[in-house]
Amino acid sequence: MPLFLTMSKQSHPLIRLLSYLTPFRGKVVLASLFSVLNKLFDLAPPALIGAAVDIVVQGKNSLIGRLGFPEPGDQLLVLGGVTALIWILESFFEYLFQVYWRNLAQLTQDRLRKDTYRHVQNLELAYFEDRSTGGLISILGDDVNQLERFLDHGANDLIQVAVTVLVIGSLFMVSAPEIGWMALLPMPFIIAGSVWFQKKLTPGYASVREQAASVNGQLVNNLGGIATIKSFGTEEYENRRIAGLSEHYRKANEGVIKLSSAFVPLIRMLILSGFIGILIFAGLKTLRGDMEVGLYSLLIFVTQRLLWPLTRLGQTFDLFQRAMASTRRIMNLLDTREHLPRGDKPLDKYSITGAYNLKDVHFQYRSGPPVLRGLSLTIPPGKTTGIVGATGAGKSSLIKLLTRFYDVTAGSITLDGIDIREYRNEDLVHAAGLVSQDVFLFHGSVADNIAYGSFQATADQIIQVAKHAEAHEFIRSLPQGYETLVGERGQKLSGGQRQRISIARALLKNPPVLILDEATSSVDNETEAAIQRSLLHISQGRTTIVIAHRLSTIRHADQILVLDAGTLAERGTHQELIQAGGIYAGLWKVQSGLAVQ
Ligand SMILES: Nc1ncnc2c1ncn2[C@@H]1O[C@H](COP(=O)(O)OP(=O)(O)OP(=O)(O)O)[C@@H](O)[C@H]1O
Repeated sequence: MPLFLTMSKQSHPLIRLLSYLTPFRGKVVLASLFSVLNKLFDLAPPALIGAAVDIVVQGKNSLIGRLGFPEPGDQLLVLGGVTALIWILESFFEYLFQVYWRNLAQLTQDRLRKDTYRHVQNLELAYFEDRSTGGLISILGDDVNQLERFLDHGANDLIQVAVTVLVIGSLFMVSAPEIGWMALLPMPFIIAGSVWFQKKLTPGYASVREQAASVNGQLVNNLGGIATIKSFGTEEYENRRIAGLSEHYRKANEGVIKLSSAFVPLIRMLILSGFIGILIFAGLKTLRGDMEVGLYSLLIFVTQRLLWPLTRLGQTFDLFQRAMASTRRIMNLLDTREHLPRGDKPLDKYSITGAYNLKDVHFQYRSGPPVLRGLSLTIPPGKTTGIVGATGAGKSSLIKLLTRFYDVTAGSITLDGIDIREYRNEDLVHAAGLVSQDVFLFHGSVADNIAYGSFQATADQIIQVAKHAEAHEFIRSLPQGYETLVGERGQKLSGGQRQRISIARALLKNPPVLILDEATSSVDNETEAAIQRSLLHISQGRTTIVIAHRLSTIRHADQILVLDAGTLAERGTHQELIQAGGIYAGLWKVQSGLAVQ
């Protein structure tokens, strides 16, 4: 189980983010070591400048001179060699820490992205119906990517600032304790200021991320519905809608930009006070002859080196705040616990008969009135059951209950005598093949789409099911046959072609239960006849449930159930229902042209 799941939901997002780094502990230690080493070598140049001044001012008495190089010319050569070595090592460790931290950022991001996607994918369908796809995409995409920017630089910056403060602070305290405190004085104020800014920025960045998600949501929606926009000529309306959301996003950023941009200039003022203090007081001391010129120049440079990186703390905190706003959103998503209780009873798809029994089933969605009210019915195994009823009667909802996309609100549904809630979810999925109203094809070839979910299928098996679904002929006539790309959502194919590919896909699964929800809703008579022919063939020996508005599709079903406002109004064969003269008979008259509409 990923570590974050065991952590308290109240944990700071940073702690939870760090938990993603735990598997890479070794790499984190090395990366930190490289950051420290790079900083140590990076802090050396002021000492080298101090040594150079020392050589030219003190000559034979310089520090390097006392180390056994009496000639100032030799001393300069030694200093040159040491300088070259230090710079080479600094560059080398810079390369290493960059590589390590940036790869760690990628590893963390990669793990977080995969975990979040896996988690989201397991949430129940109802969750997605209440949310915008764009909002989720913005969390899985933007928010996860946002972390990279912080992890690339943030950790290294914090380590290097700490090393700087420690090394230079110690240097001051050892070499000039009476003025060293001046350089250190601004630090508590800088840290307090950073914390204050951080608090102020938190709500701002949270709102920025929310607005970003709204814009994304609308963009995804609009691009998905581009054909509708064009056909209704609503381009201007949509331009205004996107412009409005984009404006909100810009405004949310505006406040944050004002605040975060003020940080560095304010910190600089604090730094200035420390710098001027050292400049004047250490200068006076040097003039009095109480301090070496070399040490004075070293202290001036070093003060600069001590305080200047602190301005970067502003950027680091800024990145940190953005990253935390994103982390909170990701963690909220990971904390979502919306899935149906999982059953653990195995269900062998090769041994089930496919008999469904509904007992006093009530169902309603989270929002809205009851959809099914006390539905009791039997779907016999190995037979074809047609389900008809007015639009909104609850037919598709019934299918969603049979496939356990949702659970009943009350009552029970059994499959082969056992409540479907007891079965393992994945077994239930394998037991039923669903051809739904909205066929979804993935970008890829026709063959890929038929084999979706049955990835081991051979080319022969794919062709075989395509023949059964009456799809083989049209697929062969496509430019690249089975290898033709279908376009995003299968938009390069007609509605009827998509339907038949979807039937072939369900058949390849070879499920004991086949459910077709309005499989003939968007096809012409010829295609309907083709689908019907294939239905006769493929329904042999398996429980087949067919929802149809066109009664001709289910005319030959073994039983027909007529739903009316969430209840079972009629039940029988086509002949029986015609003779009964009820709802079905009325619909049949209208559809077969026997009655005036
Ligand atoms: N996800 C949902 N959330 C809330 N209400 C829903 C949801 N899906 C469907 N409904 C409502 O449930 C009722 C039954 O819908 P359902 O799709 O089951 O009807 P149907 O008989 O299949 O209709 P159609 O023949 O038009 O497909 C409708 O009133 C519909 O508005």
